[in-house]
Amino acid sequence: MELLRIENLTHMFGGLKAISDLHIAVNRKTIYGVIGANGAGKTTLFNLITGIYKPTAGRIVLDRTSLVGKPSYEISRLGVARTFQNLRLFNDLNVIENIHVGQICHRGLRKSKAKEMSDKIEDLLNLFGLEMRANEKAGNLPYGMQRKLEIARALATEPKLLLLDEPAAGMNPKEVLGLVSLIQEVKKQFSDITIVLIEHQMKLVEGLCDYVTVMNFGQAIANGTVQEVQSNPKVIKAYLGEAEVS
Ligand SMILES: Nc1ncnc2c1ncn2[C@@H]1O[C@H](COP(=O)(O)OP(=O)(O)OP(=O)(O)O)[C@@H](O)[C@H]1O
Repeated sequence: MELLRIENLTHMFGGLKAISDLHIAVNRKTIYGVIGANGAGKTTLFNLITGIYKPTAGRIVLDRTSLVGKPSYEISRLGVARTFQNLRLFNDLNVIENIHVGQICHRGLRKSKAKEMSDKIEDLLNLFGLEMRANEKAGNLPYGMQRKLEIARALATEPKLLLLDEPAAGMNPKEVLGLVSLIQEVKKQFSDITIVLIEHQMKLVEGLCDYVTVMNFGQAIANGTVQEVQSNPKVIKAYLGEAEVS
């Protein structure tokens, strides 16, 4: 049932405890939300899962394999893909090339698979509504499309676990609703995928997440469904604000 298990995770930046004794268990094929105020430790958590940082203490286990100490490329090959809060596309490559980089990371350059790979790129272009922009440089796309392209590139690595860091950042309410439908469609088409997302926009969290962890100063202060955590007094005090839940 469980895909990702995080136990006793702690991470220090010098004297600052960015993550403090964190426990999270993410079941397969679910969408799991990580929410919390600025500086709560959410992006640090993604950086620890993806091997950008090595934790000060604790365990991160994907499918019974420990990720701690493994380099990022190996963690990617084990099935973890991510997007970034601040977009990190290859701006001078076009849309197809950006997606192709994701495929190469996963499978390498294989001539025998060229047709299969280009079919998959086409499927991703259609799913993300990028087919008309396929040959455009990523850096020239409108912001919302750049965000979608990052998700498409991550999916091209055929991940078991997709980590989305504030996928709705900078989007207007209509775009957020579009993104909710899109992520639901991703979930339908990639039926084995498990998604963990960091988000500030409660509309997106409410619309998508089966389960959430609320973080505050590096600690998990509540776990549960969105409804459960919204009525948790610690969460109300630390993050949501009383007005939002009344
Ligand atoms: N590379 C770093 N060096 C030193 N301190 C860092 C570093 N990265 C993050 N921090 C600090 O660690 C804490 C957690 O930061 P983090 O970026 O994980 O929070 P966050 O929950 O993702 O916040 P936001 O919602 O603003 O992205 C913050 O106090 C931040 O200033």
